[in-house]
Amino acid sequence: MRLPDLPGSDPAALAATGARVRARLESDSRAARVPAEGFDVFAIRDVLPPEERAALIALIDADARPSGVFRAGGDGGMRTSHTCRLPAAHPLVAAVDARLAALLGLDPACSETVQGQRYHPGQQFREHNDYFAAGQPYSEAVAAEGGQRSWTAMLFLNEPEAGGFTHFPAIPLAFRPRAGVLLAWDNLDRAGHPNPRSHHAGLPVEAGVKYVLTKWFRERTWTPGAAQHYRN
Ligand SMILES: O=C(O)CCC(=O)C(=O)O
Ligand SMILES: [Fe+2]
Repeated sequence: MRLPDLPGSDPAALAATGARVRARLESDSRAARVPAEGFDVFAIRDVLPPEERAALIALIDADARPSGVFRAGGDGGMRTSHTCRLPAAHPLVAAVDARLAALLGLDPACSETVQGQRYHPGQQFREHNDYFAAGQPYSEAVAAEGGQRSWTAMLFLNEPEAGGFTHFPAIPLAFRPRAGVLLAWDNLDRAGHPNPRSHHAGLPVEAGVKYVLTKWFRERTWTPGAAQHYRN
């Protein structure tokens, strides 16, 4: 069964974007394609040096607040981590933002501001999709401010002592957090439609603290506005 496209989305263009990013990562010697049927996911090592990761962790700790999700009502314990919208103008944040976009070969104007997340023991992000579903209260609003989410770039800033794996149950695949490793995946299938095989969770941290950076790329230029209303 095919999932419906977000209003105004252009699956053919999204499929072409997916192919372009794949080709780019396949030619990057630091990137490894992770075998997964019907799903494109890469692990890229040594994306940020330890001192930059430490500085980003300090920025996350300075401005962490309970994480939100796009939903009409309360989030029902969906995402119990803390989120920090990193200051986009900070020189390190701006440099990392640009580096992640360059790594995937995507236009930085299409990317949402990078987010930091912090998970303490017991905290998690339950199974969810990063693409936007059609027919939701927020669908029209997110469509108007940049369209569908294509690729996710998620960087492990540190390693908790136990737990906190990023889990793709449909594949199945589970990635142990490894400091400096970036996971990049396409939330859409090769025809540019939402891919249920991309659903994933940040499993509960069992010991220690987990820090990640997440960056979502949109179909068109991202112009944040009305949809923020749906974020809780
Ligand atoms: O923390 C993780 O492992 C997953 C994070 C995630 O799925 C997201 O930020 O969209
Ligand atoms: Fe996610």
